[in-house]
Parts: sequence; C-alpha cells; structure tokens
Amino acid sequence: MDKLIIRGGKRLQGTLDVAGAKNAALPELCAALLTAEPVTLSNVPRLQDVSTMLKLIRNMGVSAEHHEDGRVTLDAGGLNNPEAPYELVKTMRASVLALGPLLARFGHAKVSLPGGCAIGSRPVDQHIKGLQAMGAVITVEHGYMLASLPEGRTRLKGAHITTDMVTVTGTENFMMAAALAEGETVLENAAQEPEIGDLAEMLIQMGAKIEGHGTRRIRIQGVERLHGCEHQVVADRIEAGTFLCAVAATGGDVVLRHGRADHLEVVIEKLRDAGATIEAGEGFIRVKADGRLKAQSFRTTEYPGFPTDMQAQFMALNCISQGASKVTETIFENRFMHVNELVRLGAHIQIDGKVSVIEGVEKLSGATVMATDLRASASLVIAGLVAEGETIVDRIYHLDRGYDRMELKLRGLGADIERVK
Ligand SMILES: CC(=O)N[C@H]1[C@@H](OP(=O)(O)OP(=O)(O)OC[C@H]2O[C@@H](n3ccc(=O)[nH]c3=O)[C@H](O)[C@@H]2O)O[C@H](CO)[C@@H](O)[C@@H]1O
Ligand SMILES: C=C(OP(=O)(O)O)C(=O)O
Repeated sequence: MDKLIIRGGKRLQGTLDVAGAKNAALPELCAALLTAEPVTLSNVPRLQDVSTMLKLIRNMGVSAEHHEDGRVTLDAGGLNNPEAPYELVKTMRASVLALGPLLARFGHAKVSLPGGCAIGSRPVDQHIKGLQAMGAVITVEHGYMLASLPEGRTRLKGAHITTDMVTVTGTENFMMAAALAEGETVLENAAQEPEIGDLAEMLIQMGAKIEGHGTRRIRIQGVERLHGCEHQVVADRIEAGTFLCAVAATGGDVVLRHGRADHLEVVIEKLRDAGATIEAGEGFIRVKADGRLKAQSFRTTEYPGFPTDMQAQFMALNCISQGASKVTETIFENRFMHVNELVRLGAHIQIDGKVSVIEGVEKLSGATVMATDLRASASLVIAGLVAEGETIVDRIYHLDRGYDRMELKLRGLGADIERVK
C-alpha cells in the first residue's frame, strides 16, 4: 500500500496548475450517458475516482478514453447494460449519479446501493424519492436499486421536487433525469455548488433547457433528445483551497494557475482574517504567508457557506495557528476522523459532538499517521508539511481518490515529500 513520507519545515514557493474538479467531472461523465452522440470533456483530472467512473461506464457498453492531454472522449451510442455493480459502486459513492441518466435514456436501470462511508452514513433516500416523483418505479432488492418506468410509459415525467435537505448529487441526478423527461421539473431547495452550474452548462450545450442553476430553484423543461457536446471541466475549488491552506500553514508565496477565487470566497475570507495575503484575478489565485497565522472558527454549510470538503484542511492550519478556534461540522455526522491523527502529531483538539475545539500549538512533531478519508488525508499532508521531522501518511489510496498527483505538485513547490510503496 502506498505511503507518503514528508520531512516538514520547507516553505512553499512557485506556481502550480489547479486540476479540473472531481465533483464536476464525475456527474459530467454520467451526463454523457444521456446521448447516443459523442461527447468530449476536457480538463478531466487524473484521479482514482475518474478511473473508477470510466470503468463503470465502460462496463455499460460505453466507449471512453482518457487522453494524455486531459480530454476524455465518450460514446454512449453502444450502451447496452444499464447497470452499476456493487464491486465498482462500493469504492465510489458518486456512482449513484448513473441512476438518473440511465433511467431517463433507457427507462430502466440497476444501480447498487452505496454503502456507508467513513464520513457518515450518506443515504440516497432523496434520490429515490425525487425520481419516484418523476414517475419511476424503484424497489430495493439484494442491495440494488431496481428502477423502471410504469407499463406504457417511455419517458420520465416532469415533477415539483422539494428535497428534505440540500443534496449536491441529488440535485445533479434530478437535473440529468429531468433534461429528458416529459414536461417541466422544478427543483426546490436545490444545491448551488459551482459544480451544479458547470453540469448545467454542459447539459445546456447538449440541448437541455435549464434555468435557475446557481439558485435554490432550478427549472428544467424536458426535451426528447440530447446531442453530443464538448465541455471543459471547471477548476477544482477544493484542490485549490487545499493548496491555499498548505501555503498558509508552511509560509511561502505560491500562484495557483486556473484557480477560481469566486468559488472559494468564504475560505479566502477566513485565510485573509488569519493573516495570509491573497490576490486573485482572471484564472489565478496568489497566496503569501509568513509566520504563525491567527486561528479562525467556522461552521460548514452548503455553498456558498464554508465547504465541508475544506474542513479538515483548514483545521490542520488552525492546529498550528495562534489562539483557540471552534470548528463545527454540520453536513456529515462523522467527519472528524482526522482529529485523532492530528493529535498524534501534537495538535491539541477536543471533540464535543459536531464541534471540535482546537488550541493552537507552536509546533507539531512528525509521526506515522493513517489516512481515513479523502480530505482527512489532505489535512494530514498539510500537518506533515509543517511538523518537525518525518511524518508518514499511510493508506493514501484515499488521497488518490480525489487529488491529481498531489505529492508531485507539492515537490514542485519545494516540499520534501515522496511516495513509497
Ligand atoms: C461527488 C460529490 O459531488 N461529492 C460531494 C457531494 O456529496 P453528496 O452529494 O453525496 O452529498 P449531499 O449533498 O447529498 O449530502 C448532504 C447531506 O444530505 C444527506 N443526504 C443526502 C442525500 C440523500 O438522499 N439523503 C441524505 O440524507 C447526506 O447524508 C449529508 O448529510 O456533496 C458533499 C457536500 O457538499 C461533498 O462533501 C461531496 O464531496
Ligand atoms: C466527500 C467527498 O467526495 P465523495 O462524495 O466523492 O465521497 C469529497 O470530495 O471530499
């Protein structure tokens, strides 16, 4: 199993390229299932989750190739097996995104229920309820969602869907299903994450009629057929935010090319309050930091609030900042798995339910720690970059699920970090 060995204490300096967003690329690969015409996505990141999604859709009979230049060319003309088997779904929860498109195009689908995961139980009840409101018949048998249309129907029908909570992949599933449904669908309480807007733009290019993406109410007028398109995946705000926190923690001066500051406003505001200098313009974010910053309290909420996917990385920064801070996680019930590992590196953190209280310390000291989930892994890497001595981060397959060669990018900025088998 791969590990990272980090010798901390190096300032980060230089320029790096922000990759395409995992959380946009995954639904967009599924959107290609909605048409029999070729689709080309560019700026697709090289991540384990993308490889898994490509495996999943190839298994359906789709031809899909990830090229050296980051393009993925897809052709779902030959799709003949609308099924997502457990073996592939269990390693990537985003597989549930195949359900909406398969149902909309084929009228039936068999998608494994995702299991729980380290950060929480993550049910898919809202996905099922919403698609049922659109006329789908869905039963759960032997761990699979078996979805079909009632006798005599060939298309889903538009519906008014109000979810119990804001759900990102739920909103995406409904948008994709509604694009080919009969009549109008209105999504209330819709997610507003930038990845929703990026998917909507792709669907519109394919001929979908969508309005209101980026707001709490999205309207979709179904069409009979969608066509192929070329679409560039939006920059990954979470990868960019992770590097901003890393530089804020180690000190240094780094330019993130292609970074979208407008998608990271709350995080950037917190980093500025902490004492980092951040400049941003068209297609770049520059971060400069020196010495210990001031700890910042925050609570995670849906976009445009503080992203849960940045909680662990910002907490790592708080661990070595001046003063105390309170971090409240409101989205996932079990997203503090990094805390015990940060404590092994010398951090002072106490958990009380949804709240972690962090007392900043002057230094961390290297140790062997275990990655438990994707962003937890990133927080341990940040902590390792500032810790004295050697930190070994074990089980980095979690990290590889969502970061495009993170250690190479960090090495390019002067970090002492290597991957070992
Ligand atoms: C591939 C992708 O885009 N993943 C992101 C997506 O995950 P994902 O879309 O899975 O997360 P959701 O927005 O759906 O989850 C929000 C909350 O709603 C709950 N819920 C959701 C659906 C449902 O049917 N029932 C239910 O109870 C979840 O357990 C969670 O507590 O948004 C999360 C919240 O920003 C991010 O952390 C993930 O990185
Ligand atoms: C939780 C995350 O992703 P996923 O929904 O793919 O598990 C994440 O990107 O931090």
